[in-house]
Amino acid sequence: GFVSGIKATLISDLSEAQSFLNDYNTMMEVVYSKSIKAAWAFYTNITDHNREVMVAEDLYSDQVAQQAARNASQYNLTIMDQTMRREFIKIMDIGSAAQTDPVKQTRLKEVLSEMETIYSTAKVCIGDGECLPLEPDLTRLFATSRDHDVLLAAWQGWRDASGAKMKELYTEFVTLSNEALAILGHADTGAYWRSDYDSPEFEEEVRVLFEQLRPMYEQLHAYSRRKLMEIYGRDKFPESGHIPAHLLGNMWAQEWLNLVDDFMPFKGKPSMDVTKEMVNQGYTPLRIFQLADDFFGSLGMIRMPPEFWNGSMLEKPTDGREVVCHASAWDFYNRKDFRVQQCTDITQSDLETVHHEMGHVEYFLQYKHLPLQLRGGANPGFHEAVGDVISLSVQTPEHMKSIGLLSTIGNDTESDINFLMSMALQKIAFLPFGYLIDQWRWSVFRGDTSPEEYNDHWWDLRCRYQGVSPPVERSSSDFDPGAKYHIPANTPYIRYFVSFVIQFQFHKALCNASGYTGPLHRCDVYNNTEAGKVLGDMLKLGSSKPWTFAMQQMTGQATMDAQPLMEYFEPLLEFLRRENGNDYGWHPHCPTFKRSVGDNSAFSVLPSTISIVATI
Ligand SMILES: C[C@H](N[C@H](C(=O)O)[C@@H]1CCCN1C(=O)[C@@H](N)CC(=O)O)C(=O)N1CCC[C@H]1C(=O)O
Ligand SMILES: [Zn+2]
Repeated sequence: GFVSGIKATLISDLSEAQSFLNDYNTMMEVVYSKSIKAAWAFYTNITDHNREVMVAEDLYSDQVAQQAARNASQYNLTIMDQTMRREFIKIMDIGSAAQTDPVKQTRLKEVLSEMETIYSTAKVCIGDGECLPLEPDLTRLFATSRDHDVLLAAWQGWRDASGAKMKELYTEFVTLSNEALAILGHADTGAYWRSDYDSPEFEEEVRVLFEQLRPMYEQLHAYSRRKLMEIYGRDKFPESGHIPAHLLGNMWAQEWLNLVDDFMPFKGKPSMDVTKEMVNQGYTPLRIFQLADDFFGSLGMIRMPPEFWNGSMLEKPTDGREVVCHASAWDFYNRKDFRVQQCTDITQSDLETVHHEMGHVEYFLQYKHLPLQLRGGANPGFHEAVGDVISLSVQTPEHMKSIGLLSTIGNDTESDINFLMSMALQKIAFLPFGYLIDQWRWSVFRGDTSPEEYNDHWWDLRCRYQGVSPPVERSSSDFDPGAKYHIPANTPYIRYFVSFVIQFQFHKALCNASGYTGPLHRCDVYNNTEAGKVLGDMLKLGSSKPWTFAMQQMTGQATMDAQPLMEYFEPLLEFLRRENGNDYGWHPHCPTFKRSVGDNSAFSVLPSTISIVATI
């Protein structure tokens, strides 16, 4: 019949299919590495010329990818083994490169590169005509200032200089991106992104994980709110229980490590913030990268190659050129060039980021032998977790002492709680933020949130899940999502929420493999090659197998599981529950701003009947 007739035209010769794959890999390594080199030139020197070259190279590689996808569709997948079929499916699923209308395809790339430029060159001009970039100036200001009004000016100024300037561009991007993906049959951009997790129930799976972890976050939020009230005065906080977004030591309130000294539960113990010690010891960006490289070497894993040290940009250039300072890791897909771009500052926060970025490069190195289409994380959350797992060992007091960044390690319970607090301010604080970004974006891509609602829906999610509210009234001309790198950069975000859960599963697996039997939060796998083998063997799989296979191989179970994260922080949760008693939670809706003249508190008082204990 007609259908079997079509089947007959499919190529059912496996050796032909294999030679197609060989030719594809040889060709696409050349095409992709050329396109990525053009992107690198733009990211490390933002000029109109470099942007035009990058767009042109990207258009070309899209066309080659389209042709390869058409050729791949001639082959009969039903006779292939799972891995070969996986490769063909990935070759055909080219994402937004599917757009064949050159005007629309060019416009999509121009809109994206324009938003990246706005974000990466945005500055906040304060009083005396001085204009501050995000890195290092505004980042340092948020880390060190406890001046409410200075923080408020920087918070509002950054949003005016970045997000507010790209609302129309983002609206146009959403339409162009959804159109391109519809060509491949994807319902919308969010559906395409979620397909990386091989599960139709993925949204539900992450919602369940978030609900499991929410009580722990509520306890940390309550403790933090009380500590901040001591610093800024209760009148700066709305009756609704929210924490104003500019007071958490970070431009997006996404992690609160900079407040560790203010939040330390037991004073009189050594500070957990090693930034000062790093500066005192004359740390340089290069030395921080060498420290991370040494850890991978100690596990028997692959050290950074010469091309990494020669090609990377490890600190902000001083020759006046504009660069993308948001740190990133680069695979040039030629099995030779692997780089990091980072405007590294000498802080503990950047010590973490260096490990995070080098974790990506370690993954690149471990799977570089695989065919091009299988050089990816088992799922995107895996890629985000690698460096963070190493960092969980590096940050232990024992390891910090062994590298000379901590003088004494208290083994008493109080010091242990202090250490757990410093980890919670990075890992627990992040969870609702990691969860809500793509709740917002998925709803935008599927059309549930219109451009008029962009900003209101963003703050609804921030108030509901993060218990963080805007310190000043927002208007519909604001576009606060655009003030966070991953929105203009169009990088999915749920991968970080997944990573913050699974990295504790990985940490537990490595600690078990190393024979460690103590409490999970004090485990340091440095120098342990058994742990290195377990991690390396998982990384070598790349995306050649379903992520559940990689998870099973490494941890003995095939699912994401919040239990290791809960186990790690169990001692702190007890402390927080004792400290907080009934004083925790916030109203799910944002506080409203009173318009009446002369009232001293900018927030209205919600009807007392509404309990502020968080409602699920
Ligand atoms: C600092 C880090 N920069 C990202 C990352 O490293 O993931 C960069 C920018 C976007 C993607 N990216 C890459 O480097 C990819 N090429 C990696 C890959 O190959 O998949 C980042 O954004 N982080 C770290 C913790 C939370 C989050 C944040 O800071 O909000
Ligand atoms: Zn990452």
